[in-house]
Amino acid sequence: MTKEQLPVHLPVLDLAQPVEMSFLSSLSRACHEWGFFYVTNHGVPDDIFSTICSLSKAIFSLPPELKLKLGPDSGIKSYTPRFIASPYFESLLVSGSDFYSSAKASSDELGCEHLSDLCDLLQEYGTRMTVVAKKVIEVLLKVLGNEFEVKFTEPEFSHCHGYLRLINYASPEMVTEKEVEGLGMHTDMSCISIVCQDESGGLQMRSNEGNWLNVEPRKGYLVVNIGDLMQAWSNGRLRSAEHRVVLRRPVNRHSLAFFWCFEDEKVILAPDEVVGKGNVRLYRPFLCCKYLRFRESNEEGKFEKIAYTVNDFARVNIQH
Ligand SMILES: O=C(O)CCC(=O)C(=O)O
Ligand SMILES: [Fe+2]
Repeated sequence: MTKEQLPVHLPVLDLAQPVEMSFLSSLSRACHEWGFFYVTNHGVPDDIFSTICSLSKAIFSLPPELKLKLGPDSGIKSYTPRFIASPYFESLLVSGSDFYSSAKASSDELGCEHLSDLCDLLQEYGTRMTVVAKKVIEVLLKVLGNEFEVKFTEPEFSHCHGYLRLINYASPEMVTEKEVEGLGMHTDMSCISIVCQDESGGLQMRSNEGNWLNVEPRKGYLVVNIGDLMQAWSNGRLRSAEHRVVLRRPVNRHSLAFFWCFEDEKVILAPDEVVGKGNVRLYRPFLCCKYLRFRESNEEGKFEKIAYTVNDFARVNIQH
């Protein structure tokens, strides 16, 4: 497997414009090949991400033993400390749709009652992301053709829910190699994920040939990647991309990821029309929460090397 860095031009979905047919075909190619694209005119104010990151320092800079009150072994379970995903990665989970209350429960537990501005902003960010995610899902259904956005948005996607993960990557102290892995290769368990990374960059997607390509941060743009649930629901027509985060410079990196997921009790099964006449159904039907549990049980303690995806869980006739 080679690891060269190549520039790649991902399409940009402009949410303020009607979607043109010519754009749909380039989006379709990107979703099939990469599972990544950008979105712009998304309605999320430019400075909200940086303000959330700077306010969240009040939490991430607390002593480790205090942060452990939030998990992973406490009742709240919103905090992932370092040395689970990687030596650099720590994160705080904020559940929707009441993002405010979820964030407030964590900050109160830590004795940071003064962080109500952060909680307000997370509520605003989560609410706006929810709107973006719904629009993006409609566009993805359009990509699949046959007016599926009219047919399937409501019956299949109306009970989706979102959650946020605020991530703080510690600065690699002594970078002797060119780069270090801040978050190892994985696929997301979501339908789609929408990521905002700071200007230090480092998010990378993996090509089918095993090359790592940078997904550069671009001002005013959010990054969308397709997750495992959408890959299964679309019978593999939309690719859940393998991705990772590398830390290149001795800086503290921040990102904010929004995950849009099916409800726990949903049975995920690609509709016959999505599979298409004459095509093989690639995934057996499965209960969403069972897949999430499968991933969690396999990831425990070894998040840095995530070997399991929905292909291991539900793909029929796996070809090696
Ligand atoms: O930090 C990032 O840019 C991406 C994080 C990510 O891939 C994840 O949390 O699943
Ligand atoms: Fe991810």
